[in-house]
Order: sequence, then C-alpha cells, then structure tokens
Amino acid sequence: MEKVQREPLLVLDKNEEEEEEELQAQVDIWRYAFGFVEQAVVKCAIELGIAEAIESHIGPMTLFELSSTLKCDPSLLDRIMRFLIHRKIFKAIAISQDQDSLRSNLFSSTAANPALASHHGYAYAQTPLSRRLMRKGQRSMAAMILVQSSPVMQAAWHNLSAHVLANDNHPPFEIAHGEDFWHYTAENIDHNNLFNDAMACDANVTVPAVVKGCSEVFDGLTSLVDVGGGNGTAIHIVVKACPWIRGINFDLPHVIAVAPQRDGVEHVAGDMFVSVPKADAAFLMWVLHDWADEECIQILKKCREAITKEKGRVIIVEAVIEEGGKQGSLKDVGLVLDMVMMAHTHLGKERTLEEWDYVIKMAGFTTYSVKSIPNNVKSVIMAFP
Ligand SMILES: C[S@@+](CC[C@H](N)C(=O)[O-])C[C@H]1O[C@@H](n2cnc3c(N)ncnc32)[C@H](O)[C@@H]1O
Ligand SMILES: COc1ccc(-c2cc(=O)c3c(O)cc(O)cc3o2)cc1
Repeated sequence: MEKVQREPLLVLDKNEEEEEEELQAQVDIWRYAFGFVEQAVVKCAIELGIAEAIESHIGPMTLFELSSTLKCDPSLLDRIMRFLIHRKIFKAIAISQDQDSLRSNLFSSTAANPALASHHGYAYAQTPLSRRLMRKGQRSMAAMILVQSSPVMQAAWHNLSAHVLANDNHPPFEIAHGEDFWHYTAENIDHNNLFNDAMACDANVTVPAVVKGCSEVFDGLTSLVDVGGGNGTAIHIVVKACPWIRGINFDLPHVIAVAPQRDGVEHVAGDMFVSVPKADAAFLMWVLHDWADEECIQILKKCREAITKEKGRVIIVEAVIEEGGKQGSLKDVGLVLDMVMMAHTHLGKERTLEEWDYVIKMAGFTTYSVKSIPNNVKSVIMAFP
C-alpha cells in the first residue's frame, strides 16, 4: 500500500519542480527582453535632475512640487517615479493629510487630475542609490551612466556576436566607429570629457578605500606616477592623504590637455608603450584590463624601468575574478566589466589570479602581493622588481 502511494508522489514532485522553473523562466525572460529600460529611465532621471531637486528641497517632495520645480508634466513624471520607486531607487514617504492638501492646493490645476489621486498622502525622498544619480558629489555615478548609455558606447554592443564569430582582432567598438576606443576618444572632445568624468566617479570611491584600507602600499614613497591616470582624480586623492608624495599624472596628450590643475600633481603627456615618467613607484588603476596579455607585459616593463630599485613597486588596482572569492554581486560586477572590455577595448579582459600571475612574472617582477578592497570589485596587487 505504502509503495503504491510513494511512486506517483515522486513523479509529481519532479513535475512540480519543472513547472516552477518554467514559471520562473516566464518572469525572468522579461528582464532580458526589456533590460535596456532600466538604464534608459535612470538616464532620464539624471537628465531631468530629479535627485538634485529632491536633495535641495526641505523634506520629502510631493509630485506637484517636483513637477513644478522640474517644469514637466506631472502625469508622465508620476509614472517615471512609480517605476523608480518600485526599483527602490527613490522612496515614497507617507505625509499627513493636512500637509498633503496644503501642498497640493498650491498646484490646484494638476491636483484636480483624478489620474493622480493615488499620489495623495505620499512624497518622494532620496535613498543612497538615488544620491548616486546626482551629477556632483563624491559618490556620483551619473557620468558613468551617461557615457555607458550614450549612442557611441551602445553602438558597439550591436557587434558583439560578429566579433565572437570573426575573432579577427576587430573589437565591437572598432566595427561600429571604424577606429579603436582611444583614437575615437582623442578626436571627440565631448566623449573624451564624459569618459574621463565617468572614470573619475569610480576613482572617487575606490582611492579613498585604498588609502584607508591598504595605506601600506604608499609607505616610504616620495613620488608616485599614476600611469593612465585620466583627469588626475586618483593621484590627487593620494597626495591629499599623503602630502609628502609628489604626484605625477601621466596620460595621453588629449586627456592631459583637458585635465584640471590640481595641487601637488604634475600632469605629463605621453605614451606608456614608449616610456613612463620616473618615480619611486607606479600606480595603474583600470588600465591593464583594457589590454591583451602581450600589451600588459609591455606596459608593466615600462613601469619597471621607471621606478627606483630600492623603494620601487608597481601598485595595480584591478578586479581579480575568482571562484568563491568576492561575494555574489561583486563577482557579477567583475563579469559585467569583462563583457564591457570585450565590447569597448582591443582584447582587454578581466583576469583571474592565474592570469595576473602570468603577466606580472613575464614582465620580470620577482614577487607580488594581493589584497582585496572591502566592498569593491577591485583588489590591490603590489608587484616588486
Ligand atoms: C580605463 S581608463 C582608467 C583611468 C584611471 N586610471 C581611472 O581608473 O580612473 C584608462 C586610461 O588609460 C589611458 N591610456 C590609454 N592608452 C594610453 C597610453 N598609450 N599611454 C598613456 N595612457 C593611456 C586612457 O587615456 C585612460 O585615461
Ligand atoms: C564599479 O563601477 C564601475 C563601473 C565601471 C568601471 C569601468 C572601468 C573601466 O576601466 C572602463 C573602461 O575602460 C571602458 C569602459 O567603457 C567602461 C569602464 O568602466 C569601473 C567601475
């Protein structure tokens, strides 16, 4: 009797599992069909200046206060905000009836709209995520979102499968624009400025974390060259924290031409494949992942020639892709950036520890250490000559 009952139950369980997977797939597939919508709406929020308006308002802001400040249609803004609140980018805070009617009456033409009735009793507030949509501020990621969602960058993604099929050294960006990322950037001043600002967003978060959590990397240094340092944000943060260090920001001429003057930082234009300015140590953040192994080895050899024998070290700040290493979401960022490298750079990639070991040793360094930066996708690799 028992046996007869158990067998059909087991079959049923398996069917139920398959059914659940089917249902989940039905939900998940929408993310892939409409994945671009999230980025587009966030870009819209940055362009409208929603986060800045709420930040400069005293207390939470009603729909009518926000639409009046932004001078936009409240019913369209209502739907944008509903989406952003659902994604937990902004918050909806309950406000008292008195406050609500007082504030809505000030905007009586729109408060009478029955389609917006659901909005009574609520006002919008910032979250840590929405503050990152402000164009200014130490944690701003606005420039990164604007550059990645720009038609210039987006065009490359349409050529990903062509690149994978052809594997002929023509990366997706080059197929889209007829030249590589760095040449295109040199010729397009707006793209150059936006890309440099985008990279500075990440430097503003990462470099203070390196100064705080891995300060030993700067021990004993009197000079430091940031190779491929962009607009000088990273080296400026280092010299402000360690004012005894003379900072050199080294990058291509078109980047140095628009880099702002910064106390304690000398800007030098050049090509890291030719030579690197001399200093006690070299700093390389998000540079080597733009290049193939052979090019990384050339860059690292030029850095090795530039640094002093005694205090010399190369400080590499990059992702280390590890199984079971960084937590789930940080590993996900690393894998996403690997796809970005495939789309935008010439054979650049995110590397595992074994891959880092290979390029560092091939460039002639004898030893190296690796330290993970807390809450960050990157690690600090210190390579010694
Ligand atoms: C991905 S960005 C990293 C910028 C900066 N290190 C950061 O993390 O914010 C790579 C940098 O390498 C620079 N670069 C590319 N080719 C270079 C070359 N041949 N010599 C010097 N810098 C170069 C780019 O201009 C760009 O600023
Ligand atoms: C954690 O947030 C981020 C997001 C993006 C990047 C980033 C680094 C790059 O070096 C890079 C690049 O070289 C080219 C590109 O198109 C995007 C990039 O994004 C870092 C940290």
